[in-house]
Amino acid sequence: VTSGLLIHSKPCGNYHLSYSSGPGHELLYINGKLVNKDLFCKALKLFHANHCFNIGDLRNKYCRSDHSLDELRLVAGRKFLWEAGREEFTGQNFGQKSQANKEKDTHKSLLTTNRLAMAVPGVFILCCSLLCPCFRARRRDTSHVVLVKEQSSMDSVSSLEMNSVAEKIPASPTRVPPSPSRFSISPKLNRVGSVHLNMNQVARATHNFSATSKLGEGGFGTVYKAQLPDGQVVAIKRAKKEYSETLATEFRSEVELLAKIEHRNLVKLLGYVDKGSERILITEYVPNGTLREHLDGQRGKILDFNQRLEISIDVAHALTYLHVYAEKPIIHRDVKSSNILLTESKRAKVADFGFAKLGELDNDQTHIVTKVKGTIGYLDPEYMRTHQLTTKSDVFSFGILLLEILTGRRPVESNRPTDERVTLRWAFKKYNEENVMELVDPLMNEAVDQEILLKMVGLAIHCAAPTRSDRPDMKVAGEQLWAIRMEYLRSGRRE
Ligand SMILES: Nc1ncnc2c1ncn2[C@@H]1O[C@H](COP(=O)(O)OP(=O)(O)OP(=O)(O)O)[C@@H](O)[C@H]1O
Repeated sequence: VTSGLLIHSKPCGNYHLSYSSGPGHELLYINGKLVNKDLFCKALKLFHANHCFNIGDLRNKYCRSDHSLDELRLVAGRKFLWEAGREEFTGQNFGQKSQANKEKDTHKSLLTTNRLAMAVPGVFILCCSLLCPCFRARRRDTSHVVLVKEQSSMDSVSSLEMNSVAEKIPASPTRVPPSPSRFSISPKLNRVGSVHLNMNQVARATHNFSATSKLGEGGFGTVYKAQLPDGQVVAIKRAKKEYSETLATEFRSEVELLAKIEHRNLVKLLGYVDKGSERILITEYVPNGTLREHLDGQRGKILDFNQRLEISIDVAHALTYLHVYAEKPIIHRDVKSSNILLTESKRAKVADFGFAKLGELDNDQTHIVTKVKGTIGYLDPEYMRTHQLTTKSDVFSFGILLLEILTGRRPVESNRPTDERVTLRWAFKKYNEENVMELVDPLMNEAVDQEILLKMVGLAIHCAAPTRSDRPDMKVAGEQLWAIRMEYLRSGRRE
């Protein structure tokens, strides 16, 4: 709130609606441009058609009647809305289309006569945004108070592209999967994010998928490091050649999910190529290797306890976001140390949504029945037994990951004595004996208070409870970790 102005922002794909209200006035923006109520209402309908977020209240406020929307949907379906929107405001107000388009009649519907009157609060807003970086820092959060948007990123994708993404991303995870042809609309490139490359450009950027560009290999395929012509460094993930329906499904699943996700602890999808037998994902490059490599001592200085707590909290935040704050609940399904990438400052980003599945849990539905997927050692036993997947399966894997972070050991270590082979079982025994000091990674040459260790191991065991109803929510686990870290910092036991 600034001088009575309350500014809200709602992102949907690369479009942004903002509105501010204060005593005696209301300002409506689409991608930073002032618009009238009609256009704003149309944009709301498009957002609604795209299942961007719950805009019921906004529609009630800014659209004359919801009947019009329902009628439109009944008569012509979602496509009509897209087309109406494209014609009416996208090419005009977003300033992305040809001059001819810009001169269409709808252009007149901008509040040109009101511009001057609105310019004053507009300048005020801009000034506030420049003076208060804290407001800008929160811009990406959905439904948060915000003053500006980054015009360039908003403008980089045309309405047509957004339309095609919307067509490709089915609205509900419970619907029948679309036929493969619907996912191959663009022969060269599907423009999900901000990086748009065709196959030749991808080949050039990876030096023809050379071994020197290779970062690693996983179940999905090979990952390469690449530098784009503009200097941006990205990771390029190329699906295994033998393209199968299973791989295709996994690819689409990953694209569908990643495209919608924006969180600092989740690896960002920047673009993808889906051509012939090639399936390629272009993601943010995370420069400091995997958590597993760090725990193995392959990445220089060993992680200290504080860094381990920070990483655990980062992962908890990422999973909480997927479970609670993403457009629909998302279950990662493959939480493990080799899927946690670290930044230069050793903060964590959760990667690899290849196994992930959208989980739409409505009031009557408490779980999704699915084939068991994941990695042995991290797999929720109740999910394995019943094939019922819930967010608590990720909580189980997170519990195992916490033990891994604390002990440095893998979930299963077959070369150890029998009673130490399964890390969870070994930790449980030590915890019951109040012998938790013995659990601490010997590489982490640091004395940590027993009470703090007891709490951390206790939380890990709680998360990895055999029955899902006994496990905490990811959000609660994150809050507990946060409290443990506070206690650790207060205890002054850092060396
Ligand atoms: N965005 C990225 N930035 C930097 N390195 C990455 C990135 N994504 C993957 N890597 C590297 O590539 C390797 C392979 O990643 P990938 O996700 O394909 O497989 P994985 O997670 O090891 O295995 P799995 O398929 O079982 O999940 C990783 O271990 C990591 O070293």
